[in-house]
Amino acid sequence: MGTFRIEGGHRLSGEIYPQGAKNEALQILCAVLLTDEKVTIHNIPDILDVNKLINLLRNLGVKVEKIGKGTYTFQSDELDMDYLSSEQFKIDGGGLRGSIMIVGPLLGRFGKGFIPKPGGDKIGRRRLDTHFEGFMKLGAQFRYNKEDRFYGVEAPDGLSGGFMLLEEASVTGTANIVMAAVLAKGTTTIYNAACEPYLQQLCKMLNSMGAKISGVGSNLLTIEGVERLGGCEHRILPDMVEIGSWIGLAAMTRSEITIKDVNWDMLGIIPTVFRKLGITVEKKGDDIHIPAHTQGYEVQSFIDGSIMNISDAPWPGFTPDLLSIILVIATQARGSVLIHQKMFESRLFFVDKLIDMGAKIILCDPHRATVIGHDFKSQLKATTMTSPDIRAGISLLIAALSAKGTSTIHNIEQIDRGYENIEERLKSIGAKIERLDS
Ligand SMILES: CC(=O)N[C@H]1[C@@H](OP(=O)(O)OP(=O)(O)OC[C@H]2O[C@@H](n3ccc(=O)[nH]c3=O)[C@H](O)[C@@H]2O)O[C@H](CO)[C@@H](O)[C@@H]1O
Ligand SMILES: C=C(OP(=O)(O)O)C(=O)O
Repeated sequence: MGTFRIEGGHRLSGEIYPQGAKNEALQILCAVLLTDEKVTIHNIPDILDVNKLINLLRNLGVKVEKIGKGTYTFQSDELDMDYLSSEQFKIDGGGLRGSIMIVGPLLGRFGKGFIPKPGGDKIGRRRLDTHFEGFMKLGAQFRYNKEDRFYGVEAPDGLSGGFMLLEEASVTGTANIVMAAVLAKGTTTIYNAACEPYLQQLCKMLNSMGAKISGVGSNLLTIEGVERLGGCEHRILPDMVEIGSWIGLAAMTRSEITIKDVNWDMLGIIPTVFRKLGITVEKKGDDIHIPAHTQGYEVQSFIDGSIMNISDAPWPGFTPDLLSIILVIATQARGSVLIHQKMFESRLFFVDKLIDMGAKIILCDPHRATVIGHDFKSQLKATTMTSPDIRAGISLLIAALSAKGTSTIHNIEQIDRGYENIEERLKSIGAKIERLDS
């Protein structure tokens, strides 16, 4: 178990470049399975989850070549389908959430796809019904081995398009179904599709490979199946969750930070939500500039004067992956705010660590927490903590950087899942952070 030691209370300053988006990369990497031609991908983040998926693809027989920082080529022309019934596959596939998205492309191209119960954050129930119901609507047969917790879909005669209304706008579920449907016979219509920038990017990539997807960016996708897909070149967007994390870091440490090349047009409602906490988010070209909040920041209230409530929702709503960060920066705001995590039931439990540090938070139930901000009149106090999940981990790291004294965070592999070379990048803007050998 890795550990960070953090000396808090220092102002940071400078520029930080966001890495490529983790959750886009996981979709895009799975899409390389859809063609036997070479696919080149740029801006792949060097993070644990992505490296695990690249390793899985390699074990499946994909030819992987790193040709520069963040740039790889992939060629899936000689896959080893026996790997899918190996013990190694159970380990590789169970190691991250994103591995679930190999099923759609394998089903679409080879008529069968398998996956052990995928890993990822333990943040509540994470069911896969949407994925498999979608595959079944395309004509696949589904089986689930309860003992091994192993999922399988098969369509020996190929897939056929049709209409489907998803029960929920699942991000990885939509990506999986789209990747199966691009090679199905006829037209597939997916209503209540997720439409995150990750999905938009995936559809853009698939169209550049020869797929025929329309409605990209909306919740109604129409996919005309094609016989085969070819190679392409694709660049991954900057990570919007990382960008939000740096906005939170700047506010909480009252530092002046510029986040470079953020691709502002794809950030959706994210800047607006930070502004609701009173944080100044300035657009400078394609950069975000956060000035030093020397006078603190004040939570806005609704028009009718009622208490601010920040909650998550499927895109274009506010991503649940940034709510933990919103919660931590609210602990130093002027005013109170209700944080409502609607999607996941175990993502707010990390507040006990913040309470230990002196934050005023009432955990109302697993989904809701009321935060009464300190307005910097009282600094959080350093402590020792363990990172329960990726976004709680980064939130605790932000809290530690703002706190008085030296904190210790264990289980930082959770942070390494999604943040590239984080201590070096934080040191370059003045943070006092050290990785201790495990
Ligand atoms: C690898 C990856 O890309 N992971 C992301 C992906 O996970 P993932 O694709 O696994 O998440 P889903 O979109 O399937 O669902 C997330 C949760 O929200 C619930 N739900 C979802 C849609 C809906 O309309 N109503 C609803 O209640 C689901 O029941 C589930 O508990 O999307 C999540 C939601 O943005 C993010 O937190 C994860 O970081
Ligand atoms: C929950 C997340 O990741 P995963 O779905 O991979 O567990 C996340 O990125 O915040």
